Amino acid sequence: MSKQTIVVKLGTSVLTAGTSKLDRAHMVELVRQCAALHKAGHQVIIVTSGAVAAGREHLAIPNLATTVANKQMLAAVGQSQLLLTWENLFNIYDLHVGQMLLTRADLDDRERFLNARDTMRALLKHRIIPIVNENDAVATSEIKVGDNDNLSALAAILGEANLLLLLTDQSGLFTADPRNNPDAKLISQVSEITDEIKALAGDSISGLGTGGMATKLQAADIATRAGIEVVIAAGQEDLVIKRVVEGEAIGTRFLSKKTPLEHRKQWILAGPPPAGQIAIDEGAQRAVVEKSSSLLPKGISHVYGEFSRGEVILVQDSNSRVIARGITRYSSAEIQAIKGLHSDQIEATLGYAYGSVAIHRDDLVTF
Ligand SMILES: Nc1ncnc2c1ncn2[C@@H]1O[C@H](COP(=O)(O)OP(=O)(O)O)[C@@H](O)[C@H]1O
Ligand SMILES: N[C@@H](CCC(=O)OP(=O)(O)O)C(=O)O
Repeated sequence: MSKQTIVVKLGTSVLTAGTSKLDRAHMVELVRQCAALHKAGHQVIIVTSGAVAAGREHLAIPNLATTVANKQMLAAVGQSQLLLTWENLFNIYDLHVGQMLLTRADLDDRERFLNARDTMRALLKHRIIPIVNENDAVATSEIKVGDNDNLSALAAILGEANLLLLLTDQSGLFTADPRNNPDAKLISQVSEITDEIKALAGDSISGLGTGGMATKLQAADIATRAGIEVVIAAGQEDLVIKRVVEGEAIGTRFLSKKTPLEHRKQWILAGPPPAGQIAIDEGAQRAVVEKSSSLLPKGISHVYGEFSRGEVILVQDSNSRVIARGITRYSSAEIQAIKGLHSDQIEATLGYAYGSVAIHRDDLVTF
């Protein structure tokens, strides 16, 4: 088997086995499998949840109020406990770990994204296991990725991974949430993440995890577009990491796109939060989606929110469905003034022009 880079995302549900404590016995077993893959020449990146759970366990403060500050305090205490646990376990196999605590803000401009990618590359080059989590102790909701599923897709892009393995408390994606639908069936393979597939995914109802299946599908969508295969499987399954890497049909496998987006477009898709939104007409939609053309001001019908030139915005069709994401060459106020106009009228209208297109095709990712 060729050497692969594998991101293993471990949800709180796996790391605590549904209890209020870290399940260290199980973590030992997961590390054993990762160490074996590493020894065989593969690269392993761990995306670990469980900081808040570990903080709660360590401090054991009865009746702690659920304020944001207290949750951040639990994350601050728990993250060091969590890292210490991973470090001790990987040390058994003479492996070093390196902590990368990220927030959306660390990835939202291309420079910072590339900087984080350099760190990831350096860790992998030196055969150190990156241990990634969100920087929960300081991240406010505005700058958060918000869930570790999406964070793991970003980590997979940063690490230029081949495989993203999302380990959770269910055997994969079911036709409905198996917690309240005993007849739900496991879907073993997904070749296209359609709206119908997305509609199957519910939120987390255990109270342990964040986002449930919905965020796992968002992560799968981002990663597969970047050419990374994704598997959702049960963390409790015997030898699950090894078996997935060996290609066994276990859990739900999401096939990666044959032609992955180029690196910069992967970042546009996954990195920055959108600053605003525009709506386009049907002619523009055809040009952008079917002919991969740039978006001209002529096809823009509405502008929503305030954004600056150079920010990432969402593009919706006339039915309010988001169909693309791209970097705008004009601010919201400028687009308001030039929407519906021919490109040769831009300069006369604004008194200046930054070119004939609102979003260049090189800066545009369609869905
Ligand atoms: N269609 C579905 N198939 C499987 N699980 C689902 C589905 N819809 C919702 N879920 C829920 O998603 C949960 C897993 O997500 P979550 O609780 O966030 O775990 P984790 O901590 O592993 O991220 C499952 O326990 C399940 O209740
Ligand atoms: N960053 C948080 C986990 C957030 C999260 O997405 O949790 P999960 O859904 O269990 O993967 C923590 O370490 O507690």
